[in-house]
Amino acid sequence: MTYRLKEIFYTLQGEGAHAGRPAVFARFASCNLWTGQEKDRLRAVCRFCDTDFVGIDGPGGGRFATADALADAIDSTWAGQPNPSVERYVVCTGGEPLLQLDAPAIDALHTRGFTVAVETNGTQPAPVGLDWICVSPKADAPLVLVTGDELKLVYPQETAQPERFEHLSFERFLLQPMDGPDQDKNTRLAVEYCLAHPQWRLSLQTHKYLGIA
Ligand SMILES: C[S@@+](CC[C@H](N)C(=O)[O-])C[C@H]1O[C@@H](n2cnc3c(N)ncnc32)[C@H](O)[C@@H]1O
Ligand SMILES: Nc1nc2[nH]cc(C(=O)O)c2c(=O)[nH]1
Ligand code: SF4
Ligand SMILES: [Mg+2]
Repeated sequence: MTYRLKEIFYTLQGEGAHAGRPAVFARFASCNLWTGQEKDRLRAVCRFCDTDFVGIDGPGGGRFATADALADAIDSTWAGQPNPSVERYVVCTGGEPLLQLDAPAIDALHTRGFTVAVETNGTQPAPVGLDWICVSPKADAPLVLVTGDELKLVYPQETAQPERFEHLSFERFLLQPMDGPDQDKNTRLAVEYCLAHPQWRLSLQTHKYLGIA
C-alpha cells in the first residue's frame, strides 16, 4: 500500500471535543466528494470545503511506500517534549483519509506510541484500531459510518438538518458553523440551535481565529 499525503504538520487540534490538544496532522491527498479543483466545486457532492488536499507538495507531504515509512514521518513531525505520562496524538484528515488509512498504518502508529484519531466524511467503513472517530456527514453523500466518538455537522446544510443524525450512536454531537461568505450568520445560527437543542454543542474552528495551521 502506498500512501499519498498532502502535508504532515504539528499544531493544536482546532476543532471538536479535543480542541486545544497538540497533535500531528496527517493530511491525506484526494477526496471522493470533490476533485479539489475550483472549477469543479459547484458540481461536487461536497461544495463548501475549506481545504487544499490536492497533490503531495505541502510541508512534510509525499508518497510513503509502506505503513512504517508513513508512521516514521509522522513520528518525526511530533515536536512536543517527551513525557511518558502524555500520549502523543495524530489526527488523520484530508481529503478523505479513509480512502487510504488502513489497519497496518494504524498498527505502525500504535507501535510508536500514538493515539490515532480520524476526521472523516463517513462515506467509508472505518479500519479497526482507531482511537477516536470524528464523522462529519455531508448532505448529499451516503452515510456509512454511523457510530463513533463525535459527530461534527457543518451547519447549516439545507438537506442535512441535525435532527437527521441525533439518534445515531455517537458520544458527542457538535455543530460547526460553515466557513465562507456567511460565516458570521452561520455562527449565530449554530449558537441559536445549540441553545435550543442542548444535545448539540458548538465547535469553533479555533485555529482560524488564532491564525495557526
Ligand atoms: C477538510 S475536512 C477533511 C476530513 C473529511 N473529508 C471530512 O469532511 O470530514 C475536515 C473538517 O473540516 C470540516 N469543514 C470543511 N469545510 C468547512 C467549512 N467551510 N466550514 C466549516 N467546516 C468545514 C469538515 O466537515 C471536516 O469536519
Ligand atoms: N488546527 C487544525 N485543526 C483541525 N481540525 C481539523 C482540521 C482538518 O482540516 O481536518 C484541522 C486543521 O486543518 N487545523
Ligand atoms: S468531504 Fe471533507 S475533504 Fe472532501 S470536499 Fe468535503 S470537507 Fe473537503
Ligand atoms: Mg482544516
